[in-house]
Amino acid sequence: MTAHGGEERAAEEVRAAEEERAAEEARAAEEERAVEQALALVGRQPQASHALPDRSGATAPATSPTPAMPDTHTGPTPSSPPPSPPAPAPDASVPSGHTSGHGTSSARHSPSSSHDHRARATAWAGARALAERLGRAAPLAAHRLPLDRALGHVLSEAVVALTDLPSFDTSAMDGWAVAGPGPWSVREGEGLLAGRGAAEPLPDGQALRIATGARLPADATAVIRSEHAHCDEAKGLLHATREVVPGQDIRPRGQECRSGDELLPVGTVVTPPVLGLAAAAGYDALVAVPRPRVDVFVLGDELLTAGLPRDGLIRDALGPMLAPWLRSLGAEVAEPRRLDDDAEALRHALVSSDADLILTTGGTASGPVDHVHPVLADIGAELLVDGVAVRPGHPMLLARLAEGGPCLVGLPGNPLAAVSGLLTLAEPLLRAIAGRSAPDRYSAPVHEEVHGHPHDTRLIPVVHRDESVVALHYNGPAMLRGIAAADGLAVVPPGGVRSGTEVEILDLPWASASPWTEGCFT
Ligand SMILES: Nc1nc2c(c(=O)[nH]1)N[C@H]1C(S)=C(S)[C@@H](COP(=O)(O)OP(=O)(O)OC[C@H]3O[C@@H](n4cnc5c(N)ncnc54)[C@H](O)[C@@H]3O)O[C@H]1N2
Ligand code: MOO
Repeated sequence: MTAHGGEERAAEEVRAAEEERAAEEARAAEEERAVEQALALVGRQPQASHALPDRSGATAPATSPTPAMPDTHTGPTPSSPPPSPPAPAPDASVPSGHTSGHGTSSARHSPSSSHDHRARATAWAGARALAERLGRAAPLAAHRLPLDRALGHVLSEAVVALTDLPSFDTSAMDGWAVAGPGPWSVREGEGLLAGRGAAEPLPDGQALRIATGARLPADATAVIRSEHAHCDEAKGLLHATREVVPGQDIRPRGQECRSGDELLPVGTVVTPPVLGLAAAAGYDALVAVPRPRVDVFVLGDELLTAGLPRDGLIRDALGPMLAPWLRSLGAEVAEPRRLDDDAEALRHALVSSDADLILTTGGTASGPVDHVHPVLADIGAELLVDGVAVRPGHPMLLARLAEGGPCLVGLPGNPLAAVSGLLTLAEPLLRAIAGRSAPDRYSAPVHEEVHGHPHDTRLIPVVHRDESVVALHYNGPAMLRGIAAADGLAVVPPGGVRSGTEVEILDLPWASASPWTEGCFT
């Protein structure tokens, strides 16, 4: 390359970086506005100390060389189903929750343009930030819980060692405690066992049998493993069969921690090893935020719970999926309840729930039996998010049922759209009310160009391959085939991304290395 060509490329890179920064700032400002607007609705000041999460790891809205195709099956191989034409702009036939949390069902049917809908929809990252802030503003109360009831809860008081660990100088091996250089004369007696009181000090030149975990006698200088010593019974002398290093196989008092050391910070999820450590450090109970209780109401007359689809009826794919998914997010979930498409049944279910968070599925759009909006209006709920600029899943919503009452996340009925709503609104909200910290954000380059929606963020199931991620086929809103094979969801900014562009990845709980993952499915 010529020097001139190199300069041009450098200038282009600087320009691209500046554009990226400007786009990022604009998005951050947009998110901040969305959050302020919604928090004002619930009568809370945005908390300056809670910085908005960084912008989506998705970088500048790269211009895709091909037309953006929302809700298509974007995939790298020719077996990918053909892309569908660009989706029509979303219609809006629900009231603006941002201007009236108490809309009537009639208001919801007023005609409005797709432009209105887009204007009302909250930006994807803003919606997540809002859900998280809402949760942080109303965290669940902490309780003192006995260890056997604390699993999966989140520490609201740090675990501080109540003792040195180990609390005494301990033998790490079965063998001999010795003092000074050998050979050693063997002290008579049964030796030292774990759990016994203090022994007499060990004078120089003496050895005493000792078990793993036993308290070391004062003045002992080393432990010799049984297999590394030879005892001459006749002479009552112990010989080491290899070099003895002072301090060997002794766990000195305070090796792991000193009394008063912080072992686990606030926000730690109580896992099985946390319980073990807390017990070792002297705790009988932990002060923790309980697991949020979630009710799931699955709406739809067309849903079957067993057997093959028939006569226009389909299997409920969301009940079986959402309960374990929510558990993997740390929630305590009641068996999902199926409700017919009946406004009164929904109203009754909502007002009689005592959960911390309610999830509904289906009924978010504007069909004749889509009752979520009118019922929310009817019970005076505050609509905080009414549509999110994300595909799939844009009709998702977030509401607060009553002053100080539980929140509701309305997931769209299309199964992948429901996943999108779960990760966009329910996950940050649950995490925040439970006092959990946000997972580290990370991004990865896309293996191939990914089409985007012209205005909205897209969430696309991906698998990691080498250093990049590959978008999976069968990622349409009604499909679960892609997500079932995925290990993450790529956050594709409006306009799509070129091959090699870094995009934020949302991990799926079972694909991450979280130590809590295993236990949370049970
Ligand atoms: N006029 C408009 N119609 C629709 C719009 C729109 O903007 N204007 N948005 C579409 C989008 S996007 C989605 S997503 C859905 C959201 O619909 P609802 O939340 O009202 O859900 P339903 O109508 O009840 O169901 C949609 C679809 O999903 C199937 N479904 C529902 N529940 C389940 C379940 N538990 N398991 C499996 N499948 C389920 C249901 O049979 C429908 O096929 O609205 C579009 N319409
Ligand atoms: O975008 Mo919907 O949310 O088609 O599934």
